[in-house]
Amino acid sequence: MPFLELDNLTKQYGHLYAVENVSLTVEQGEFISLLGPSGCGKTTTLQMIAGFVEATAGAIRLQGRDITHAPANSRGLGIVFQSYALFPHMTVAGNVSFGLEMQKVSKAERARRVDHALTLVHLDAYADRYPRELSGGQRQRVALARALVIQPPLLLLDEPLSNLDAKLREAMQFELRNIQQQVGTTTIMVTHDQAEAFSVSDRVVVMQSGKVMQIDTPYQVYEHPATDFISRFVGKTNMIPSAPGHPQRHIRPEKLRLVAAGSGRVNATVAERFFLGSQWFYHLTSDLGELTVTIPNDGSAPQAPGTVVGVQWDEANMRTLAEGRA
Ligand SMILES: Nc1ncnc2c1ncn2[C@@H]1O[C@H](COP(=O)(O)OP(=O)(O)OP(=O)(O)O)[C@@H](O)[C@H]1O
Repeated sequence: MPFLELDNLTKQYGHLYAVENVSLTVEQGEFISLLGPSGCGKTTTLQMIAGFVEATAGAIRLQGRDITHAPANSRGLGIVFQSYALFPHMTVAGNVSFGLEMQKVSKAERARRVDHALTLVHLDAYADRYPRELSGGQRQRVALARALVIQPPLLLLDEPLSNLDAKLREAMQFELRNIQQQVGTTTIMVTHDQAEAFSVSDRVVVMQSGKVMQIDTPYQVYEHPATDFISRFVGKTNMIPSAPGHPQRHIRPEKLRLVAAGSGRVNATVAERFFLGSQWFYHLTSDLGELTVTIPNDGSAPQAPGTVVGVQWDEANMRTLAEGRA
């Protein structure tokens, strides 16, 4: 029996299918991300699991129990939403303790569990502060501690890091993954950020227009995207023309190498280059069309615009969109 099962879950608003026949099985302890562009139905799917939005059709089963129409507060889930604000008049400890008070947990047990949850998110020294005295990242960690302290069977995260600046966001991604691995709580996160989904998840559910397009490990989604749309949505790609009647071929920018003109598979001219710190990013023009190439900044001199170079790749890294599908 799967831990969580979405069975043809559907949400209709009038004629619009916000979510259409989404089916997914999640094992206990898994970290799953729902990834897709704005409006693809990620949040609506999560809200149906949380019980804040009523499904039009389909079923949600948690540990074998049908919770499709159960009231949100009876589901006992841990929830961290972007807009799920902390109580401003309560201390950090008070915020984390609140859910336990609602559950009538004894005072001693509450103190122990709050302490444990705050240690988990590295905020044990901040128990007596108020939310206004914390940074954005610290506040998000309080929200996470507040969700985890009730030991929910399922943790739901909706863009939990989107209010944080890029550096903090990256640090929190790793922290989120570490905390989830420590506590082992089955987690579903909504994000439109590919790097975020990849860095924390066991599996990624890619959605488009209310439908599931692919469910796979981050590696498989990146290396073997099921559709043209996914290949472009998760990172950049180069579409390589193929003979008429043959499937579309594509290759990732980091799988291309620049070599001396005449010694690659095709010659190309450097149109533009950008310095990204850890790598160089090139736009080239070639007989195959425009090519995008990323080269690690290993200290060697970059190619200047206007230079004619050769472009090389391993055929094993060339993908067709039908490839990798069972
Ligand atoms: N209450 C509502 N009434 C009518 N349409 C809605 C409602 N909520 C969502 N929708 C529509 O359903 C579709 C899916 O919305 P949803 O919020 O699930 O997308 P999302 O993938 O989470 O997008 P975002 O990343 O922008 O939050 C959108 O077209 C949206 O406009």
